[in-house]
Amino acid sequence: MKFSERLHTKLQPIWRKNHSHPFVVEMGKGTLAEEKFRFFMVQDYLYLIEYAKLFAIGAAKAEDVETMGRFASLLDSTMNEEMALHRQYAKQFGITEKELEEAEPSPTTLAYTHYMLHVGQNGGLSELLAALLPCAWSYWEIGRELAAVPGAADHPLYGEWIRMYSSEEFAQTAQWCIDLLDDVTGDASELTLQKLEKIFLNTTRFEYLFWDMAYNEAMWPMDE
Ligand SMILES: Cc1ncc(CN)c(N)n1
Repeated sequence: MKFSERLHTKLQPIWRKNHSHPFVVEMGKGTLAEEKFRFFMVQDYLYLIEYAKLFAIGAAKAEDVETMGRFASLLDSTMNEEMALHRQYAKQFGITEKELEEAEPSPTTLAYTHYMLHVGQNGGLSELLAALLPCAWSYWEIGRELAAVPGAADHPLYGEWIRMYSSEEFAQTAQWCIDLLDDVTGDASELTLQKLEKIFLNTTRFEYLFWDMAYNEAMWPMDE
């Protein structure tokens, strides 16, 4: 069994909870409160600034030129395509790019991005991929599931988001990360696979926390 299949099977219970989080479900139904989506967009922009750095680290850790080039193009598409979607939504919400970049990260955004970057900087390529994969893979799956909801992809606010994450281009990104993780773990020991599983589990859990943080618009409770 490929390592990605093992991960996907084993973590289905959490994966399902992520996909059935009210934020995701309400986006599909078009009933999600606009302020929650606005909050998500700003935090997700801050998240993506840090997430994109993982691709730069991946390029530095790549062992061949083709993989290095692929990481470089993922860095480019995250910054200039995925984040362009956020900049476009921000404009619609009357938020300038400067305000977007200078927004305050929530505790969950800080914890998630710092964990991923810690793993990416201190581990090898397989640790880095295990950390970033739930991000690419779960959004791809969520995008596809929401696109299958009648009318969801045409929603005036959430349709654009659904179309981006259910696109063929985004699917290719996720698939490339899955294939590379399978490749680099081909002859890994059971002990190594268990360590990687833990990293994948942690960022899968962070994905849930991120939806929850956005749904509750949760910043620092002691500041309120
Ligand atoms: C929190 C989070 N996770 C995943 C993705 C998809 N790149 C995202 N934009 N934001």
